[in-house]
Amino acid sequence: MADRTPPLTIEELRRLVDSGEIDTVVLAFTDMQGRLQGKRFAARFFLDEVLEHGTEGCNYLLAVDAEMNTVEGYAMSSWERGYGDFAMHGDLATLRRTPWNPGTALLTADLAWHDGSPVLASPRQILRRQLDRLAERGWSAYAGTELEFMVFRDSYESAWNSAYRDLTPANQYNCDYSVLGTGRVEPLLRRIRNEMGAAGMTVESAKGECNLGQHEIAFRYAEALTTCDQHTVYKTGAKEIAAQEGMALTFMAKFDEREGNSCHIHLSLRDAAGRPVLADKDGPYGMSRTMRHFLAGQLAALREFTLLYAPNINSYKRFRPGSFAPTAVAWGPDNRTCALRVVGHGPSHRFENRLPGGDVNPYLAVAGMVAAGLHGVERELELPEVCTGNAYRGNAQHVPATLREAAELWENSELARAAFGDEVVEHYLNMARVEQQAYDTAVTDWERFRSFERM
Ligand SMILES: NC(=O)CC[C@H](N)C(=O)O
Repeated sequence: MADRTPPLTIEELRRLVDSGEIDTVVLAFTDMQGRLQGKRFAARFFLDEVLEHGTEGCNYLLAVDAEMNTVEGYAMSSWERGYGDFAMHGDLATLRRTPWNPGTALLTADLAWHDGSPVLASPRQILRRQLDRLAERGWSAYAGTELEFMVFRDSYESAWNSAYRDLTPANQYNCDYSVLGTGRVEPLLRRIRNEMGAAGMTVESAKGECNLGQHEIAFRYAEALTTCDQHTVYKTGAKEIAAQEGMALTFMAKFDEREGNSCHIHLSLRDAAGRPVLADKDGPYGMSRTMRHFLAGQLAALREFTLLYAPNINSYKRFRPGSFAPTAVAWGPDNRTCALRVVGHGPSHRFENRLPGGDVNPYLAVAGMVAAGLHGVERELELPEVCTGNAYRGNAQHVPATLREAAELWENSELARAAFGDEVVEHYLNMARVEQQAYDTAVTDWERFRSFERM
């Protein structure tokens, strides 16, 4: 794999622990919902015991719903199986300081069963498997994830207590590219940028977005696994920093009826010599033959893999005409109305998947994009017609409109079963069913306002 130099080496950690500068080490993995789950260790104990042997966690962490309820339907984790443990083993290439938690370092973990075999349903493992398939061709994937978020001048607790009503957005107007708009939130944004930099990420910029108090911080692309690791640390850290500043920020895909929070994912490939695989200056729109097949694979698999890009009920509310979120299964050069946008010049030539929202699990989404691309390459799929106009109008296929539709497409996808295996397909199908059931049984404000007096 490409550059796996950790932001913090184990020797540096030992030194910082000896000098008392670091006293705590977090060991955490990413769960199905994309959240960091793990433990905080006394740094000395971590170095003496956990570094070599790992630690255990209840295997229900890959089988609970968003609220941590135990639910039915998971083969690998249940009351019947006794809800035992799996092991977390830190990947030393991910060791970093997290300055928003003073005296703390963080290590991202892979999951293994007691016999040492990998936990197949673990998102990081799912991505690893697809990256291994690329490596068989001598290719590695580079990815960038572009998370948008909305900031409020309320604490998380007061926002929760007021049922998320009457919150004060950090900007009370559309602040897209507004230097004043970002300036008004700069004490928070600057802390996030600088502290993510100190945690080993390469920050590029911050800009305002269209919704009230909506912003985006851009990070430099990196090898795909590294990008996903950084993404999860960044999301956690940004929320922690906001909380420390007495504010709240959300990555939820659609907070209100205005623009949602996207997480566009950019992907490119390099060969073993580090040369770009997708670019060809003489090809159509600068695309190599491989890129044409890879992109055709994205389109062919897009509807079946939408569950990986849009995992929640709320994710689907973004897909509205004229919202800058896609509705059409279409591709186009620098076309923001399409689900797939071809961007970049020369060696930076790549494509952007515009489906994912801020609630996406990046490991699953990038795994889906790699699997879809390989499908296109293996079958030498040809690209459908380019879309250079308004993809919100026209007769392209629609992206799934609901979680229910996406789950059905996923369940019946031979492609998903071939690429990820039945165990993974069933596991994430169950996750979708659990979420759908929870939603189907909930009675919402919207219904009360429509029905209470008038029906
Ligand atoms: N920068 C943009 O293109 C806006 C994206 C839009 N916020 C979305 O949810 O997709």
